[in-house]
Amino acid sequence: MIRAEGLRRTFKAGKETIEAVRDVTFGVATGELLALLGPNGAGKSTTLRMLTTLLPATAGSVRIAGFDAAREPGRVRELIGYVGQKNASGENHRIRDELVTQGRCHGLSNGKARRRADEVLEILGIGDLAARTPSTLSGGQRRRVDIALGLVHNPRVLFLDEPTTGLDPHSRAALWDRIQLLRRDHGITVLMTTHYLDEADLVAERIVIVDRGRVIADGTADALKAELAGDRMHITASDTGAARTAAGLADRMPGVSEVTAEGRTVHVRIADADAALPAYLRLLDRAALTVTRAGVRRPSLDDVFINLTGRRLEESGDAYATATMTTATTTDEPIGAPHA
Ligand SMILES: Nc1ncnc2c1ncn2[C@@H]1O[C@H](COP(=O)(O)OP(=O)(O)OP(=O)(O)O)[C@@H](O)[C@H]1O
Repeated sequence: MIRAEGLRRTFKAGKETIEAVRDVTFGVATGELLALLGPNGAGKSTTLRMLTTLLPATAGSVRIAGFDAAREPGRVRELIGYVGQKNASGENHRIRDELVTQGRCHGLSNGKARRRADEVLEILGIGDLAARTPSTLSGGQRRRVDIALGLVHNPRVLFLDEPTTGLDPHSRAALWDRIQLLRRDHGITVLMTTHYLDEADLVAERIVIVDRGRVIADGTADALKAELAGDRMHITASDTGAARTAAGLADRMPGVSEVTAEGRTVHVRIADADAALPAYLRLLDRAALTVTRAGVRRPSLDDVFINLTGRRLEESGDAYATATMTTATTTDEPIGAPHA
């Protein structure tokens, strides 16, 4: 449904040339939910803006349902909905009026625009907010209104730029329930950017990790974690000497890719740690080593990112969470808004 091929985008800032997106290639299948994950400044929003025809690419191509975004932007815009980082609705317009106006801008008759407004209010579970103005809504309610605005023209693909940034966990979960319903009942394809690792892990069928303008990983959360991070087991020995001996024994176990000893604790990266830990403990017991603690840790997407880049993704994400709530962007309207 979505195909980005060798996408590049540079910006001029004074004498400096900023390579925001250097080489981005990926596809999204019909009905799939893909998360574009990456730290602050990785090029996620710039990629999204190129995919949604809001920004021309310096090089490369975008196809949506077979239509080329550069040659047929009008056709692409008919097929997609875009929800930017900032709230899209006017502060003092009633929600339903705003949706009807949006429908009229898409060429719907008055009656059809009203019916469609009621439909999207129902889809997003915000029918009771129809007569309210955005200025009276909570953050989570406003995000649902934004998504409703992006759905008025019945798009087949929905692009969501940081849809849950700034929302509390309850509002995030409620919003995701709605998006999943939308996918189940309407078969819509969703591409979202996020810096919430847990969210990408939980809701996305596939994750594309971008860093410094390049795709550095592409796969399901499980596959990325298994291939690029691996399980970990750890034991705490009675003293540092015993820990060193335990580390030496771990090194010889099959499936081990990394062993580190820190004081009395030994960390072992190993395939299928659940099965490996009992075998390791038997080995330590035979060597008459006393173990005071033992455990297994599943890798996180952060482990994947650290393995790929040597940096933590979550730290930059936290800093970014504050930034996005206070920074205005220029492309916040759903595609198809009168001035989009
Ligand atoms: N209009 C612009 N002019 C100059 N530089 C830009 C412009 N837009 C983006 N950039 C730069 O391009 C790089 C990628 O920015 P982009 O907004 O795509 O990153 P991002 O991954 O979406 O980051 P964030 O998570 O902070 O939104 C950054 O270095 C940014 O400063």
